[in-house]
Amino acid sequence: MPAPPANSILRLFYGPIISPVTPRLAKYLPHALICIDNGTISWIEEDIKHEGELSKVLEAKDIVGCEVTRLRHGQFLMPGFIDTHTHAPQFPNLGRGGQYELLDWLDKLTFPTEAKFGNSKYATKVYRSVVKRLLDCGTTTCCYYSSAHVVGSRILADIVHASGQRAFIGLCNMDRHVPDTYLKGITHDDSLNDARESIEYTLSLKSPLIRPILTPRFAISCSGPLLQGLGDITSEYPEHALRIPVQTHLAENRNEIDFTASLFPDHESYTHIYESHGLLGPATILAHGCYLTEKELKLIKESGAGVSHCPTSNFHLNSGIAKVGEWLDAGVKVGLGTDVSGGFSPSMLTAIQHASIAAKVIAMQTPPVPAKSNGANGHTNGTNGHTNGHVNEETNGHDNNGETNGHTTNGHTNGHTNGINGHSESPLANKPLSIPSLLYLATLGGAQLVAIEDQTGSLEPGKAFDALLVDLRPETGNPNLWWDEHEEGEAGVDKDPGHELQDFLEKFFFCGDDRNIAEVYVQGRMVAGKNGQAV
Ligand SMILES: Nc1nc2[nH]cnc2c(=O)[nH]1
Repeated sequence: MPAPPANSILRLFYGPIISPVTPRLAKYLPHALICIDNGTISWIEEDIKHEGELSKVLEAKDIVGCEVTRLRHGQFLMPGFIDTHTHAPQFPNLGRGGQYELLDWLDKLTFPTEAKFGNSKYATKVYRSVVKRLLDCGTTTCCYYSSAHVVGSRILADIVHASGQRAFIGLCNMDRHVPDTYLKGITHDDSLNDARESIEYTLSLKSPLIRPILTPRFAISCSGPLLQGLGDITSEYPEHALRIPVQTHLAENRNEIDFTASLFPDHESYTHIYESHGLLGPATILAHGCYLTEKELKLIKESGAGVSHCPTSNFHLNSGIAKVGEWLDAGVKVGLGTDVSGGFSPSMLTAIQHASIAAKVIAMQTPPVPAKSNGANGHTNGTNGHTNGHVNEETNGHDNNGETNGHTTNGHTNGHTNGINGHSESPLANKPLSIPSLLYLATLGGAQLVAIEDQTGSLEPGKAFDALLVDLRPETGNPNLWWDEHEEGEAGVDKDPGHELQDFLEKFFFCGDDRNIAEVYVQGRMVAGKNGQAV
C-alpha cells in the first residue's frame, strides 16, 4: 500500500461502524478502522480486534504520527441521515394543524405562513434556525422546498452553503389554486422564470454539495403549461449532470386525488400527469404515495423515479398509510422524509419511528398467512429465508410476531458473520420493517432516490464521509436511554459485539435524540452535533 500523498489530510477512527447494505441488510462492524482523506473515505479495515493489530495495520499502510480517534463503548459511527422531503418555510408551524386534512391545512395554515417568505429579513431568521436544527438532528443531506419567492430560495441556498450541509434547493412552483395574497397574480411564465433564476443562482454558488431541484408543488397548484415548462427545464442545463432533479407531491390524500383527477380528466392516473409532462425521471422524488395503484407503481419503477415516505406527516394530517414494503418488493426507490410541517418533527429519528409503526399497522391489518412448516416452536422465519439459530433465538424473543417480522437475523450481518450473501430476497410487503430496513430508508435509500448514492448514503471507500458519531453513554444526558453497566458481567446476557451494536442502533432509533448525536460530518467536515458547531 503506497503512502498517502504529502498534502492529504487524514482522519482515522477506530471503533464500531454501522452501515446499510440493502433494504434488508446492514453491516455491523464492532472493531473497524476507517480512514478519511480530505473528506472522502479512502479505506476501511473491517475487523481489527486489538491495539497490537491496529499498530501493525497502520505501519503496513505507512501511516505515522496520525492521531487515531478511539470510540468509547456506547459510541459508533453511521452514515448521516438523508431527509428526502421537507419544507423550510413551514418550520414556524411545527406542531400545529393536526386537526386538518391536507387541502384545508394548506389553505388555513400553510399558504399564509409561506407567503411571509418574500420578506428577506424574516426568511433569513427562520432559515438560519431551520438549517442549524436539521444539522443538529443529524441530517447531512436535505431535499428542501422553499417558498415561491426567488429571494427566499436564494437566502436558503446561501445559508445551506455556509452551513456545510449537502442539499437540494427547490423554489416551489405554483400558478393556481393558491390564495392571491401568496401568489400575487403570478402566471405560469413568471413561475418558470423564477424557477430558472433560482436554479441559476444555486448553480452559481459552484458548491459540490448543493444542487437545484425543480419543485412543482403538486398537480393541483400547477397548470398544464407550468408542468410542461418545468418538464422542459429538466434538460435545459446539459452541463449540469444529466438533468435537473424534480420533487413533488403524489397521491397523499383521498380528496387531493379526487380534485386532481377533476383537473386532469384526460389522464389515466395522478402519476401519469407528471409522466406526460416530462417530470418523471431517474431523479424524481415523489412524496407520500399513500394511494398508489399497482399501475402507477409500475410507471414509477420504469421511469427510475422513487418515493419519499413521510409517515409522520401521513399520520399527522390524517392522510393514510403508505405501503413501503410493497414498493421495496417492486424495486422502487424509497427514502424517508420528515415533511415539516405536515410532519411535526424535523428529526429523521421521528420519521424512522413512525415508519416502523406504519409498517406494523399494515402488518397487523393483514390476515396471517398460514405457516407451512413451522416445526415444534410454532415459529417460521418468513423474513430472511436463512437460518442462524443464535440470532433467531435472540430476535424472536423480543419481536411481536415471530412468524412474519422483519426484525430478525437479516440485520445481523456483521464483521464476524458473513450473512450478507446468504439471504434470500423474501418479501417485505405487509411486514414490520427491520432495523436494517429502517437504517436503509433513512440513509442509502434516500441517496439512491436522489441519485447521489455514488457520493453518500453509506460508509464505504470512495464515498464522502457524511457521518454521525452517535453516543449513547449516560453522560450525554438522555435519560430515556437505559444504560446498565451491571449487565456487562451478567451470565446469560448476550455480549456478542455485533449483536450489541444492533441493540445500540435500535435504542438510538427509538429512544435517542440530538443529545446522542455527538458529531455530524459532511464531506469530512464537522458541521454540527453536541461536540461541534453549526451555523
Ligand atoms: N404534506 C404536504 N403535502 C402537500 N401537497 C401540496 N403541498 C403540500 C405541502 O406543503 N405539504
